[in-house]
Amino acid sequence: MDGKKMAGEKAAELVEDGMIVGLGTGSTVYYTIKKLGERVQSGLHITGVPTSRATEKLARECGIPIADLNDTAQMDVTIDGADEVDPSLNGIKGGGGALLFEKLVAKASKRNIWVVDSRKMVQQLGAFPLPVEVVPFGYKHLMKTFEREGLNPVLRMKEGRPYVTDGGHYIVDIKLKSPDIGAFGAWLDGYTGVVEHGLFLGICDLVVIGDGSKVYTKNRAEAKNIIL
Ligand SMILES: O=C(CO)[C@H](O)[C@H](O)COP(=O)(O)O
Repeated sequence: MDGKKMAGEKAAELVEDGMIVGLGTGSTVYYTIKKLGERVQSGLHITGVPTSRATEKLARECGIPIADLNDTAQMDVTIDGADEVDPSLNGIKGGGGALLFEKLVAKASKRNIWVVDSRKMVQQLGAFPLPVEVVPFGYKHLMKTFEREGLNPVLRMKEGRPYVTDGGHYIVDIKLKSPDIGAFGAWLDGYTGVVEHGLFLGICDLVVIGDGSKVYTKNRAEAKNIIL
Protein backbone atom coordinates (compact mmCIF):
# COMPACT_ATOMS: atom_id res chain seq x y z
CA MET A 1 0.00 0.00 0.00
CA ASP A 2 1.06 3.59 -0.61
CA GLY A 3 3.12 4.93 2.34
CA LYS A 4 1.01 8.09 2.49
CA LYS A 5 -2.21 6.10 2.78
CA MET A 6 -0.74 3.81 5.44
CA ALA A 7 0.46 6.73 7.59
CA GLY A 8 -2.65 8.85 7.04
CA GLU A 9 -5.08 6.10 7.95
CA LYS A 10 -3.06 4.92 10.96
CA ALA A 11 -3.03 8.44 12.46
CA ALA A 12 -6.84 8.55 12.30
CA GLU A 13 -6.85 5.67 14.81
CA LEU A 14 -5.13 7.91 17.37
CA VAL A 15 -8.13 10.26 17.54
CA GLU A 16 -10.46 9.68 20.49
CA ASP A 17 -14.13 10.40 21.04
CA GLY A 18 -14.88 14.00 21.99
CA MET A 19 -11.63 15.45 20.63
CA ILE A 20 -11.23 18.74 18.84
CA VAL A 21 -8.94 17.89 15.93
CA GLY A 22 -6.89 20.26 13.79
CA LEU A 23 -7.12 19.02 10.20
CA GLY A 24 -4.01 19.62 8.09
CA THR A 25 -3.76 19.99 4.35
CA GLY A 26 -2.34 17.79 1.62
CA SER A 27 -2.38 14.39 -0.04
CA THR A 28 -1.31 12.40 3.07
CA VAL A 29 -3.66 13.90 5.64
CA TYR A 30 -6.35 13.42 2.98
CA TYR A 31 -6.37 9.74 4.03
CA THR A 32 -6.65 10.72 7.70
CA ILE A 33 -9.66 12.92 6.99
CA LYS A 34 -11.33 10.22 4.88
CA LYS A 35 -10.81 7.66 7.67
CA LEU A 36 -12.04 10.10 10.33
CA GLY A 37 -15.12 10.65 8.17
CA GLU A 38 -15.76 6.89 8.21
CA ARG A 39 -15.32 6.82 11.98
CA VAL A 40 -17.74 9.74 12.37
CA GLN A 41 -20.32 7.84 10.29
CA SER A 42 -19.84 4.96 12.76
CA GLY A 43 -20.51 7.14 15.80
CA LEU A 44 -17.24 8.96 16.66
CA HIS A 45 -17.90 12.50 17.92
CA ILE A 46 -15.22 14.99 16.98
CA THR A 47 -14.99 18.58 15.84
CA GLY A 48 -12.52 19.40 13.07
CA VAL A 49 -10.69 22.69 12.71
CA PRO A 50 -9.49 22.92 9.09
CA THR A 51 -6.25 24.55 7.95
CA SER A 52 -7.39 25.42 4.42
CA ARG A 53 -10.46 25.85 2.27
CA ALA A 54 -9.64 22.60 0.49
CA THR A 55 -9.54 20.71 3.80
CA GLU A 56 -12.75 22.34 5.01
CA LYS A 57 -14.51 21.21 1.82
CA LEU A 58 -13.17 17.66 2.15
CA ALA A 59 -14.05 17.44 5.85
CA ARG A 60 -17.60 18.66 5.21
CA GLU A 61 -17.99 16.13 2.38
CA CYS A 62 -16.87 13.42 4.83
CA GLY A 63 -19.49 14.54 7.38
CA ILE A 64 -17.01 15.84 9.97
CA PRO A 65 -18.47 18.69 12.07
CA ILE A 66 -16.36 21.81 11.57
CA ALA A 67 -15.45 24.74 13.83
CA ASP A 68 -13.51 27.92 13.15
CA LEU A 69 -10.19 28.48 14.92
CA ASN A 70 -11.61 31.67 16.47
CA ASP A 71 -14.35 29.65 18.16
CA THR A 72 -11.96 27.01 19.52
CA ALA A 73 -9.82 27.52 22.62
CA GLN A 74 -7.43 24.62 21.93
CA MET A 75 -7.20 21.58 19.70
CA ASP A 76 -6.56 18.27 21.48
CA VAL A 77 -4.49 17.17 18.52
CA THR A 78 -3.67 18.38 15.02
CA ILE A 79 -2.80 15.91 12.30
CA ASP A 80 -0.96 17.28 9.28
CA GLY A 81 1.48 16.33 6.55
CA ALA A 82 5.03 17.61 6.07
CA ASP A 83 7.48 18.00 3.20
CA GLU A 84 10.63 17.05 5.13
CA VAL A 85 11.19 15.86 8.70
CA ASP A 86 14.59 15.62 10.42
CA PRO A 87 15.57 13.23 13.27
CA SER A 88 14.58 15.85 15.92
CA LEU A 89 11.14 16.13 14.27
CA ASN A 90 11.76 19.61 12.96
CA GLY A 91 10.24 20.02 9.54
CA ILE A 92 9.57 21.98 6.41
CA LYS A 93 5.92 22.48 5.52
CA GLY A 94 4.01 24.52 2.99
CA GLY A 95 4.51 22.55 -0.18
CA GLY A 96 0.73 22.73 -0.52
CA GLY A 97 0.67 26.43 0.31
CA ALA A 98 -1.26 26.23 3.59
CA LEU A 99 1.65 26.93 5.95
CA LEU A 100 0.25 30.05 7.64
CA PHE A 101 -3.07 28.52 8.69
CA GLU A 102 -1.29 25.24 9.46
CA LYS A 103 1.12 26.97 11.83
CA LEU A 104 -1.69 28.92 13.52
CA VAL A 105 -3.67 25.74 14.15
CA ALA A 106 -0.55 23.76 15.18
CA LYS A 107 0.45 26.39 17.75
CA ALA A 108 -3.04 26.26 19.27
CA SER A 109 -2.88 22.46 19.66
CA LYS A 110 -1.93 20.39 22.69
CA ARG A 111 -0.31 17.80 20.44
CA ASN A 112 0.84 17.73 16.84
CA ILE A 113 1.07 14.55 14.78
CA TRP A 114 2.57 14.52 11.30
CA VAL A 115 1.83 11.88 8.69
CA VAL A 116 4.43 11.20 6.01
CA ASP A 117 5.72 8.53 3.72
CA SER A 118 9.22 7.40 4.62
CA ARG A 119 10.84 9.40 1.78
CA LYS A 120 10.09 12.58 3.73
CA MET A 121 12.38 11.55 6.61
CA VAL A 122 15.81 13.21 6.10
CA GLN A 123 19.01 13.62 8.09
CA GLN A 124 19.10 17.34 7.40
CA LEU A 125 16.38 19.71 6.20
CA GLY A 126 16.89 21.72 3.04
CA ALA A 127 16.66 19.63 -0.11
CA PHE A 128 13.01 20.73 -0.25
CA PRO A 129 12.75 24.50 -0.93
CA LEU A 130 11.50 26.49 2.06
CA PRO A 131 8.12 28.14 1.37
CA VAL A 132 7.89 31.74 2.59
CA GLU A 133 4.49 33.44 2.59
CA VAL A 134 4.84 37.12 1.72
CA VAL A 135 2.65 40.19 1.35
CA PRO A 136 2.00 40.84 -2.36
CA PHE A 137 2.67 44.59 -1.93
CA GLY A 138 6.30 45.18 -2.86
CA TYR A 139 7.16 41.49 -2.91
CA LYS A 140 9.79 42.06 -5.64
CA HIS A 141 11.89 44.05 -3.16
CA LEU A 142 11.79 41.13 -0.76
CA MET A 143 12.80 38.80 -3.58
CA LYS A 144 15.80 41.03 -4.34
CA THR A 145 16.86 40.81 -0.70
CA PHE A 146 16.58 37.02 -0.79
CA GLU A 147 18.58 37.05 -4.05
CA ARG A 148 21.34 39.13 -2.44
CA GLU A 149 21.43 36.65 0.45
CA GLY A 150 22.01 33.81 -2.03
CA LEU A 151 18.65 32.17 -1.25
CA ASN A 152 17.58 31.53 -4.88
CA PRO A 153 14.02 32.85 -4.46
CA VAL A 154 11.36 31.56 -6.83
CA LEU A 155 7.87 33.05 -6.87
CA ARG A 156 5.34 30.21 -6.79
CA MET A 157 3.07 30.30 -9.84
CA LYS A 158 -0.24 28.71 -10.75
CA GLU A 159 -1.74 28.82 -14.22
CA GLY A 160 0.57 31.64 -15.30
CA ARG A 161 -0.13 33.88 -12.28
CA PRO A 162 1.35 34.13 -8.79
CA TYR A 163 -0.12 31.47 -6.53
CA VAL A 164 -2.37 33.12 -3.92
CA THR A 165 -2.78 31.50 -0.49
CA ASP A 166 -6.07 31.23 1.40
CA GLY A 167 -4.80 34.22 3.40
CA GLY A 168 -4.41 36.29 0.21
CA HIS A 169 -0.60 36.24 0.10
CA TYR A 170 2.09 35.05 -2.32
CA ILE A 171 4.61 32.28 -1.72
CA VAL A 172 8.31 32.58 -2.48
CA ASP A 173 10.24 29.30 -2.31
CA ILE A 174 13.82 29.78 -1.12
CA LYS A 175 16.90 27.79 -0.27
CA LEU A 176 17.13 26.97 3.44
CA LYS A 177 20.21 28.50 5.05
CA SER A 178 21.77 25.93 7.37
CA PRO A 179 23.12 24.69 9.72
CA ASP A 180 21.57 27.19 12.17
CA ILE A 181 18.00 26.85 10.97
CA GLY A 182 16.65 28.38 14.20
CA ALA A 183 18.55 31.61 13.56
CA PHE A 184 17.47 31.58 9.92
CA GLY A 185 13.82 31.15 10.94
CA ALA A 186 14.16 34.03 13.39
CA TRP A 187 15.70 36.22 10.65
CA LEU A 188 12.73 35.47 8.39
CA ASP A 189 10.27 36.09 11.25
CA GLY A 190 11.67 39.57 11.70
CA TYR A 191 11.66 40.57 8.04
CA THR A 192 9.01 43.11 7.01
CA GLY A 193 6.79 41.68 4.32
CA VAL A 194 7.28 38.08 5.44
CA VAL A 195 4.01 36.79 6.83
CA GLU A 196 5.19 33.28 7.77
CA HIS A 197 7.61 30.58 6.68
CA GLY A 198 7.48 26.83 6.46
CA LEU A 199 10.09 26.00 9.12
CA PHE A 200 8.17 24.19 11.87
CA LEU A 201 10.66 23.82 14.71
CA GLY A 202 9.81 22.04 17.96
CA ILE A 203 6.16 21.74 16.95
CA CYS A 204 5.73 18.09 15.98
CA ASP A 205 5.35 15.63 18.88
CA LEU A 206 4.91 12.44 16.89
CA VAL A 207 5.45 11.49 13.28
CA VAL A 208 3.61 8.55 11.74
CA ILE A 209 5.63 7.13 8.87
CA GLY A 210 4.43 4.74 6.19
CA ASP A 211 6.99 2.98 4.02
CA GLY A 212 4.73 0.82 1.87
CA SER A 213 5.09 -2.32 3.95
CA LYS A 214 4.82 -1.07 7.54
CA VAL A 215 3.85 1.97 9.60
CA TYR A 216 6.03 3.21 12.43
CA THR A 217 6.20 6.25 14.65
CA LYS A 218 8.93 8.43 16.01
CA ASN A 219 8.21 10.66 18.96
CA ARG A 220 10.15 13.79 19.81
CA ALA A 221 10.89 12.85 23.42
CA GLU A 222 12.36 9.42 22.66
CA ALA A 223 13.24 9.80 18.96
CA LYS A 224 13.00 6.05 18.51
CA ASN A 225 11.01 3.98 16.05
CA ILE A 226 7.96 2.09 17.27
CA ILE A 227 6.42 -0.23 14.71
CA LEU A 228 2.62 -0.15 14.91
O1 LIG B 1 2.45 21.68 4.34
C1 LIG B 1 1.60 21.23 3.62
C2 LIG B 1 0.61 22.06 2.93
O2 LIG B 1 0.88 23.40 3.11
C3 LIG B 1 1.50 19.76 3.45
O3 LIG B 1 1.22 19.19 4.67
C4 LIG B 1 2.81 19.24 2.91
O4 LIG B 1 3.08 19.92 1.70
C5 LIG B 1 2.75 17.74 2.65
O5 LIG B 1 1.84 17.47 1.64
P1 LIG B 1 1.60 16.02 1.06
O6 LIG B 1 1.05 15.21 2.18
O7 LIG B 1 0.61 16.25 -0.06
O8 LIG B 1 2.91 15.50 0.54
